[in-house]
Amino acid sequence: MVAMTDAAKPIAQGLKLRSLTSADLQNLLELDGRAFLELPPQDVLDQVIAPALELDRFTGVFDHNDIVGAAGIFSKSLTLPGGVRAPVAAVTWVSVQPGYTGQGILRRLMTDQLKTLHEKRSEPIALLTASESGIYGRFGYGLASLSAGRQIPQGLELRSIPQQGSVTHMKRDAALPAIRSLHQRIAEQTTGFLSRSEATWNYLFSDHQYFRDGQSNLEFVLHADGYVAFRTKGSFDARGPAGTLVIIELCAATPQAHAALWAHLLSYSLVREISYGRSSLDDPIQDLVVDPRAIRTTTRDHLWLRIVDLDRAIGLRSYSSAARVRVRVTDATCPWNDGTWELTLTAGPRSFGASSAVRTAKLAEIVLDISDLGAAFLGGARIARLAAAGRITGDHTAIADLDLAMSTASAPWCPEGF
Ligand SMILES: CC(=O)SCCNC(=O)CCNC(=O)[C@H](O)C(C)(C)COP(=O)(O)OP(=O)(O)OC[C@H]1O[C@@H](n2cnc3c(N)ncnc32)[C@H](O)[C@@H]1OP(=O)(O)O
Repeated sequence: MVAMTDAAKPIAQGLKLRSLTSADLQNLLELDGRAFLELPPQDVLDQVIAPALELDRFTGVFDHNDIVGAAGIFSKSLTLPGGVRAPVAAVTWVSVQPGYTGQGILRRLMTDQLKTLHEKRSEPIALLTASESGIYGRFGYGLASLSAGRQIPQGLELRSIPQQGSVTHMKRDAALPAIRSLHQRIAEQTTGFLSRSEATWNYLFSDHQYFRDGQSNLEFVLHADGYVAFRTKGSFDARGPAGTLVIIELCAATPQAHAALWAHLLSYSLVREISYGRSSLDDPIQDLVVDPRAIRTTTRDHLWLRIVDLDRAIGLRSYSSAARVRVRVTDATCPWNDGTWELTLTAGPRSFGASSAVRTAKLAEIVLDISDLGAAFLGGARIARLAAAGRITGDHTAIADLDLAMSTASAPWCPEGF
């Protein structure tokens, strides 16, 4: 039971931080339920949610024995430009007890988490999906990828793609192993994809009633080179059939698989609209339809990326062109990154590990914040665009060199939240 506090009282100094253990699990679940305004049923917590948590990577903030704040990490790997998969700390379950907000608990959790990653030389990159997009920039996270929500009217005409191949409906238990191996294959070629533990797969594709939101069971349709998971909901109104088909995830390794899966989805009768909440910004559906204006697209922030250790992170990805630039990096949360660095960026498929960030006493050509490098790290934000916004300043040629080196051929995409 958490005591209510006097809202005016500065409590943050008296609070203690410590790692969580399995004994804290139920209190953590309840804290999170209060902070996110929704506590799932106990069987969902026990069977679907709790198994995915790595409790030993959670830190709690305690007022005496009561947990009043927490933040955790999932140990994942992330596909970086060039196709290498690097370990990342996927930050999650950040919550502060109502009544304790506005007193610096989140700041303490974020600072402690980054310092621990640095001191233990664990993942050099942290990543999160945010409940609100205004929170994490101040801690050095940069907006690294967007997701595109699409509303697609049923029956939209597709351009013809020869030899699409066939698709098959499968039940969940039979579909999941095939989907997992397809996901693995697509992850190797898509910047922004995250590894998934067994428990994460169970959570993302749980068919518990709680996740259905009045819709059907999960449907799985597979192609040799792709899959789609979706739910449907039938309804009628004065205009006639008004059913919806909600795509949970659609991944395709080839244009044929992509077209075949879409052709299948667009063939459902009684559906008025297909809704796809978290598609890639570069999903070729917009080029596959004859009438692209019929698709309504809204974008929103998705991955926020934090470079924990600049010198350990810079060599993990490959670059589009070679560049050597001196950058003055500001980093208010992680002072070990703050200062002037010479970045030597190497291009080409076998260039992993060949790029470096080395401290220099020479004058910088470019001034930027660590969050700007985080935003550009997956190729999602262009250095030139951040400069046009006034976030990055300095020598125009150096900015153009860095812009080109960090750019990528396609937008990063992460199909899940966490
Ligand atoms: C990765 C994830 O898990 S995202 C999920 C985040 N959690 C939630 O949304 C659950 C509901 N909300 C909460 O639990 C809390 O309100 C939190 C975690 C968002 C904030 O916790 P608090 O302890 O109140 O934050 P704290 O007092 O440490 O504030 C730190 C800074 O963040 C800012 N901040 C806090 N909340 C917000 C917000 N919702 N939007 C924008 N800025 C915010 C503060 O103004 C402060 O800024 P400053 O230090 O630059 O002046």
